[in-house]
Amino acid sequence: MKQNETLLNTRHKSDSMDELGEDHVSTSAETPLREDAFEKDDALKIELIQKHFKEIMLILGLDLTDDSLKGTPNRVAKMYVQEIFSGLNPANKPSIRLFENKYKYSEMLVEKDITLYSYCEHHFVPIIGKAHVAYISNGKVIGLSKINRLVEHFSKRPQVQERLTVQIAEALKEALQTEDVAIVIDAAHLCVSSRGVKDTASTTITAHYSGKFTEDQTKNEFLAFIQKK
Ligand SMILES: Nc1nc2c(ncn2[C@@H]2O[C@H](COP(=O)(O)OP(=O)(O)OP(=O)(O)O)[C@@H](O)[C@H]2O)c(=O)[nH]1
Ligand SMILES: [Zn+2]
Repeated sequence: MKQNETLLNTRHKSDSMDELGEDHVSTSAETPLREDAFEKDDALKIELIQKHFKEIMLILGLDLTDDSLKGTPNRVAKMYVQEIFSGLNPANKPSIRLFENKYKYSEMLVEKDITLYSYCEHHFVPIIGKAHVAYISNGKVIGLSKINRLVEHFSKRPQVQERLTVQIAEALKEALQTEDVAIVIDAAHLCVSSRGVKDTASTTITAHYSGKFTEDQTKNEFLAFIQKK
């Protein structure tokens, strides 16, 4: 299914909305970002997060003079900004070089079992799984690792799996200049397994098929490939 135009619009939240205490229902596949999301540089973000995380630890009653704990606010701040949420910043999106499909390869290419680490935006705990991605060349090809890198980039955000799936698919379509893209993500949510309902067995599967992958034969071939061990 082709994404509705409105899904692709960016929605930014401003301070005035904060003041009004308004709730906004997202109608976009974009990550909801504030207008000032990138006004602070990474160093300032780390400094501020460190300060606030220290407060959280103190409120929890932890003794921050302890050797093992005293570096934690800085470690968490650096991890958020430079590692696990670095995909919030579009400047960190991998650059993707297109090559001519000089091999005249016309079947689907499947990159399967891509390791995926993301973070649930409701609880900020990990989502761990695999992404399986396929495309059919429209005359251009990309380096295989760029598919893994795109998965990694969009995973490094607070996410819901549905949005992550669509964001990867849309980025791949844009990079490859084709609608013929498919993606399946199968992931375990630690917010489901380690807390709350504590179901350690269930996983969540999401999918996005577009272009030729909406046709049964092509879709089924992709699904058969990703089931092969
Ligand atoms: N649709 C969707 N829901 C998710 C995802 N990750 C986590 N959730 C769910 O988001 C919901 C958050 O809802 P709440 O009921 O406000 O949170 P909660 O009280 O902590 O819920 P419990 O997890 O049931 O204890 C939970 O049901 C989570 O399982 C995701 O990727 N997609
Ligand atoms: Zn969660």
